[in-house]
Amino acid sequence: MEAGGVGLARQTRAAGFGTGRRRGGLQSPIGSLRVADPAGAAVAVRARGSKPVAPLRAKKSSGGHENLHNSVDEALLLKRKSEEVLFYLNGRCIYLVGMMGSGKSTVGKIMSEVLGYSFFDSDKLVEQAVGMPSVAQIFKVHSEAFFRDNESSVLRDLSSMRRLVVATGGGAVIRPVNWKYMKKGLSVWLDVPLDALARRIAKVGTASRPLLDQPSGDPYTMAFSKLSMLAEQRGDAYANADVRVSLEEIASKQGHDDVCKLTPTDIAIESLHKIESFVIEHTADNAAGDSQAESQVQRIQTL
Ligand SMILES: Nc1ncnc2c1ncn2[C@@H]1O[C@H](COP(=O)(O)OP(=O)(O)OP(=O)(O)O)[C@@H](O)[C@H]1O
Ligand SMILES: O=C(O)C1=C[C@@H](O)[C@@H](O)[C@H](O)C1
Ligand SMILES: [Mg+2]
Repeated sequence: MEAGGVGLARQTRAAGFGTGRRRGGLQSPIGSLRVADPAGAAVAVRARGSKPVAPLRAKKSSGGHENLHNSVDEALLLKRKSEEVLFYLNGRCIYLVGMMGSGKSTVGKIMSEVLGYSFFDSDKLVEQAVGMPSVAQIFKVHSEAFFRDNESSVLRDLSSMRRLVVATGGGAVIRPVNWKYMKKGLSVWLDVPLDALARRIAKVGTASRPLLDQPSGDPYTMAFSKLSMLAEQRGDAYANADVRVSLEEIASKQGHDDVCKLTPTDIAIESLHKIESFVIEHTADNAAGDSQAESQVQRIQTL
């Protein structure tokens, strides 16, 4: 399948993290300058006249003007963070991985908009490639294995492109070959507690998610028990991602007792922040980013 068939021309991938390399780290064209210390740990230094990008802070939950200010703050923070990250990304694609309902599509769209990247949902690309209106139907008429083969073809085609945010299917992580494709870009695991996933999924129903769909029973309980089973089967597969974005960690930093209080924008900001830290850290102590990705893939393949 040619993923370019959905409108994007195939592009040649430029190698590594070449642009902007300076002795001791990377020089960002905008506000902040980041350098790596001799031990390879990334430290942030502010360029003259620039304002620091504020860290995530505890939010007060009150209404009215304060909520409006919070959203404006969030939008500005998102914009500034995306400008910084764009430089470090150097056109590399972002792959979001995570369980069903973890917010890959929701957060991925926000990230693509703010980065000026194109957004693709690999489930949708498989539907288009197969010529069927839903993943549920592909599972029913063909099989899960047929779906997985097409999912791998889609990821292979996407891996030759640049400037994409890809929301992958929840099970894409289980095939080592898919990691070979995703490691051409940066992968981000949206780690959401199962209880929150089950609540989200119960709200919208399970009909579009064949692995969770049950003819009867309370939707929350059914979703929770199926998700727990899948999480156990998948073990550490999600942890192969370059970056882990834990909603529990963000909620705790912001002083929330429930991950459901986090907005998709909060999660997009944290994802960009983690991507930036990852790239800075790995550029500093590895001149050949591609060879590192290669060795990670080899490690995954031997698991
Ligand atoms: N931060 C959030 N807070 C509340 N609801 C959210 C949040 N993020 C996503 N959702 C809702 O949860 C549901 C699942 O989100 P989404 O479709 O983005 O997940 P997904 O990871 O793409 O799922 P799938 O793997 O099934 O495609 C949607 O109804 C979405 O609106
Ligand atoms: O977690 C999974 O295995 C799946 C997740 C969905 O995104 C779809 O890719 C499909 O329903 C399978
Ligand atoms: Mg999705």
